Amino acid sequence: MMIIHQLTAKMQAPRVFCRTQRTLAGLFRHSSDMADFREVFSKAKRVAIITGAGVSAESGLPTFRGAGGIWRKWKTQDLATPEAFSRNPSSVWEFYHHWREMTLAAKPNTAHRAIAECEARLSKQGRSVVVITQTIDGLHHSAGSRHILEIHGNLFKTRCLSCGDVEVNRKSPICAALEGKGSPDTDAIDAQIPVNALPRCKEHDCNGLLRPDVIWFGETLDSHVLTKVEKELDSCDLCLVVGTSAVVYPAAMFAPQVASRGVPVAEFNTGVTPNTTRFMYHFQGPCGTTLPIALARHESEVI
Ligand SMILES: NC(=O)c1ccc[n+]([C@@H]2O[C@H](COP(=O)([O-])OP(=O)(O)OC[C@H]3O[C@@H](n4cnc5c(N)ncnc54)[C@H](O)[C@@H]3O)[C@@H](O)[C@H]2O)c1
Ligand SMILES: [Zn+2]
Repeated sequence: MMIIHQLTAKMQAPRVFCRTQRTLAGLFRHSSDMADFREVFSKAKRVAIITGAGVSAESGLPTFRGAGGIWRKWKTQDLATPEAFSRNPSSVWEFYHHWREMTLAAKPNTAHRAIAECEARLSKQGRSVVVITQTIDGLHHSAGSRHILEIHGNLFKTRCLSCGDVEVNRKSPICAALEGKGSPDTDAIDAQIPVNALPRCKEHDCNGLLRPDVIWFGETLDSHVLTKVEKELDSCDLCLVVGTSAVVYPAAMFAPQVASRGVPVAEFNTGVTPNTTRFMYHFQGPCGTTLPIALARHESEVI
């Protein structure tokens, strides 16, 4: 299977998708029958769970397309770019500092926990669960999930622009100059932090400028991670797609590609997405409520 590697956001599904969708919508009605889904789940040996920002919404972290998707006067798509960082590294760091502080205060919710518990239980039965996530908050890890592919990076890793060193960094604040900065309010004043007071590399006196180790719009996803994703998508026999708007590529293609192999895909979302009609199941509502029901121990599970 071929996957495009560059991170892009499309507000509308490409034309060809819309046409396919209309055709399929007539033929293929998705179901919201939880008992039916649970039967399929009880027989699955390799479960792939694709998650987006919506999985962390009930932990208090705003989604990009929700009300919290604007920081000061900018949309996230305008800040999360290499061009924005080279033009104004201070503002981009203020934005990420705000996100890091919010995330450090957040806890995994019942959806993250249901996924982690399911992985632990199924692994004892010789079955597998992989989480392929677009979130950068690390909450799947905090909830206890072990097999995680973070395709968009992690807020708590930094990358040095000079030496390329990648480090885990959970410092709060990440540097003294960002203390108390990063307010998302529209009338907040730009801190205009000089570039040498922004987070700098500690590796062997390198002192290079650090950036968050996340994938920005227009950048290429890590090919090693994508190869692993491809393998999981090609071999899963059940796929769940949770809290993603299906407009950020390449992740938006993952679940439709699994569905095109005839594998059952179940979508968990508070709304509908451009992909909803392509899937076998759609469970509408907050995933903190729907996922614990969907992934609970099935009566046929002996361990
Ligand atoms: N927590 C995070 O790490 C975080 C937060 C915001 C954005 N992002 C990044 O933003 C990009 C946006 O793409 P995306 O598709 O992941 O997010 P998105 O913001 O585009 O879409 C969120 C989706 O989640 C749904 N949703 C909201 N609350 C929900 C809930 N309680 N239960 C179920 N569904 C819910 C919405 O209907 C929407 O379809 C990604 O690249 C991601 O890395 C990450
Ligand atoms: Zn360095």
